[in-house]
Amino acid sequence: MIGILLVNLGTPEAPTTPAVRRYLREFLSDPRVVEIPRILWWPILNGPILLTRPARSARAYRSIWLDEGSPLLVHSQNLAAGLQQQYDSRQPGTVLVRLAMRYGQPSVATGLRALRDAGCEKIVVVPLYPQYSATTTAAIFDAVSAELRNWRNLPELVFLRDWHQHPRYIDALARSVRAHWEQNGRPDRLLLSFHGLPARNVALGDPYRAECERTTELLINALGLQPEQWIQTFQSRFGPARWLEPYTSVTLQELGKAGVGRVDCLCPGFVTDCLETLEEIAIGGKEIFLHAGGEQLHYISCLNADTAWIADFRAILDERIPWDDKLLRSPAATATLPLENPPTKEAAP
Ligand SMILES: C=CC1=C(C)c2cc3[nH]c(cc4nc(cc5[nH]c(cc1n2)c(C)c5CCC(=O)O)C(CCC(=O)O)=C4C)c(C)c3C=C
Ligand SMILES: [Fe+2]
Ligand SMILES: [Fe+2]
Repeated sequence: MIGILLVNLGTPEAPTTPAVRRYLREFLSDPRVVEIPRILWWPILNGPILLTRPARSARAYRSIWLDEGSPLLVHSQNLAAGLQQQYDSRQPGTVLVRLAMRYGQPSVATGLRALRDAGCEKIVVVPLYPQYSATTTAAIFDAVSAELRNWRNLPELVFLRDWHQHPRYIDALARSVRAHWEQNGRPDRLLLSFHGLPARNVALGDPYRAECERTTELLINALGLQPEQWIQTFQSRFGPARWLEPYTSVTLQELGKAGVGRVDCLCPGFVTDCLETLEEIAIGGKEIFLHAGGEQLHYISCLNADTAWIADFRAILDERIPWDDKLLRSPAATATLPLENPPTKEAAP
């Protein structure tokens, strides 16, 4: 059996100050995320940041929290369940899908052990980030290797590094934009907002910005947009350092001031909606744009657990999964696979 471990960032267990503090402490203690030397960073993190930010972020989480929990977790769970369902209907008993979070629960270690205990000899780890960054993708790799250090019998392992230019991903994004435009008409500008990074990370070799730009280029071509019809920006700046520019918030302000009436926002660096898309863009970004003089901001949702997108996602994974004859030994699978040469009378028992 093949195990697929989908891994997303992680999210607080509740929209409360203590739960957000626990989450931020784990997340922001990872040297992959904040590269400042520990001796300098520790007092800043445990002083001003963890004293003030949790209450503010908890308020933001409360504005988007769903009955079932944090949007990031709920959408990721639905995506995992939808993917499992598609594999089950095609090849029952051959693929087991589990969800894990890099920070918080369910942990990467728990997910890997669940796949091993269910008998998976191959494990495909799939970070839910279309574009690679050391701060996100590599941080998941670290968690996988930390867990596997404790295993004697390693599985065959595939690590899906990125899928930022996969035609099925680009097509899924383009379809979601077109569907929005069919319902609501077209905007004056399409704004593509990606999560930001410190500019220094990119200067030191993180390929994230180049991968975002490639996603943008392919999507813009698929939609057939002219240069004056779109703009790419980076959001979620954290701390005083320079991050990738242009900043989403500054751009929305400028567009509003310049008399642009309607902006549609899409976040092609996020697979599932979360605090950064729902609160920062759909609520906060809209406020900024309208205050600056804009008329309408439409937020176009992430792909989340859309059925057609899950079929695309499965096709992306299928290309990377080392399918082989071992798979076919699963009795449930052989029962449903079409036979290339139907048994002749002689061969039949
Ligand atoms: C401090 C540095 C940060 C870096 C570097 C960073 C990179 C990065 N993050 C995502 C995706 C997500 N980030 C989310 C929340 C979030 N991000 C940071 C900081 C950095 N991110 C913080 C402090 C937070 C927490 C919320 C807050 O207090 O503002 C989320 C949403 C989580 C949720 O629960 O909904 C996602 C998703 C990417 C893709 C990325 C680099 C490419
Ligand atoms: Fe982030
Ligand atoms: Fe944010």
